[in-house]
Amino acid sequence: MKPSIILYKALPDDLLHRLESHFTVHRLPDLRPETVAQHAQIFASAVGLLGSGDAVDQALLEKMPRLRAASTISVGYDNVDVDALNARGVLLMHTPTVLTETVADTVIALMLSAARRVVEVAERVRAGEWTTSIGPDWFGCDVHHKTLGIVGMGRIGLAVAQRAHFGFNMPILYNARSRHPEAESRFNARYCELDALLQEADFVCLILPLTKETHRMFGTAQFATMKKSAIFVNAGRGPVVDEAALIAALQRGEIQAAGLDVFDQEPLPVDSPLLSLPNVVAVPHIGSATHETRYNMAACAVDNLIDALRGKPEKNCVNPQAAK
Ligand SMILES: NC(=O)C1=CN([C@@H]2O[C@H](COP(=O)(O)OP(=O)(O)OC[C@H]3O[C@@H](n4cnc5c(N)ncnc54)[C@H](O)[C@@H]3O)[C@@H](O)[C@H]2O)C=CC1
Ligand SMILES: O=C(O)C(=O)CO
Repeated sequence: MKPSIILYKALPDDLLHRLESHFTVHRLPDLRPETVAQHAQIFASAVGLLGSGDAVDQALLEKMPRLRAASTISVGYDNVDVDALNARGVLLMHTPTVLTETVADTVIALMLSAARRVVEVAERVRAGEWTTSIGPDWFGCDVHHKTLGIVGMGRIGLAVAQRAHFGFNMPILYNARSRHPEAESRFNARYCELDALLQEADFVCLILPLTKETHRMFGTAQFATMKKSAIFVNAGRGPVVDEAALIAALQRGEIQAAGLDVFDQEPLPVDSPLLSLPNVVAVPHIGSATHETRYNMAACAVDNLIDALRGKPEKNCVNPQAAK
């Protein structure tokens, strides 16, 4: 009999068939406690999990005594209790690299949209306000040659730096847990302490994972340190930012504008004050959301699960030390 796994995200047919050639696949809508209670037997017997977003925590693991590998269709894994997985010898697989370039494109799109007020002026055109040649109340600010501060110089940060350096002639500052020699040699990026970066940068782009250390790393003090003309972009995770402090900084004109892909609460509640600010471009966590990249992420996650359950988690494993 094939080993049993739980799939809790829709997959393209060809990938589903690939998975079914290795496993008995139980397709469930999510990993909520109600779903687990309703399908207790399936959870009790599954050796693998494949999906994204839902919490994979201690409570779930207690219902899955046979679990050997969890494969998330994402690079971020802040929804997963990795310590709990380690304690049970469960491997965690993720999808770095395949989405890097697409997310970097999204960051550039947010920088351009916020700086050139693309969404705001397009809405004014739709509303019939373009009745004569435009004046300064339609103008934005330049992106090219402005100073970019990247907070989180990892795979995606590096791809943003490449675009900014070659495409827009932007001097680049960065902050990360460690120096990034490639960013420094290829894109002339300069490592800075966070406060120095915030004081100097015209654009501040966050591409950080959500961890205990980065949780609420950006609040009132950080926004107050930025230039009044600064444009803030967050494409990492919402809870890295104190959203109330961001809203206050935008309302008071302490920073100029924001381009946001991620939020404290997703989906973003429709009554969020962010949505009534004209200087905010808010998009629904589309960082990796192209047809090509979402397919590649799903394919990567399928292969990751097959590799992990074959005992070959050489690539894309967050916790290889958990292997028994
Ligand atoms: N908006 C979206 O759709 C997407 C968001 N993401 C987010 O972007 C994150 C980064 O992805 P990658 O670049 O692939 O990860 P990565 O692991 O290659 O890079 C992470 C960077 O953050 C830095 N970092 C971590 N903790 C830090 C701290 N306390 N202070 C300063 N720097 C710190 C690291 O030093 C590293 O430079 C993911 O973890 C995920 O949360 C990723 C993909 C899509
Ligand atoms: O991969 C991730 O971490 C995302 O946020 C979605 O692509």
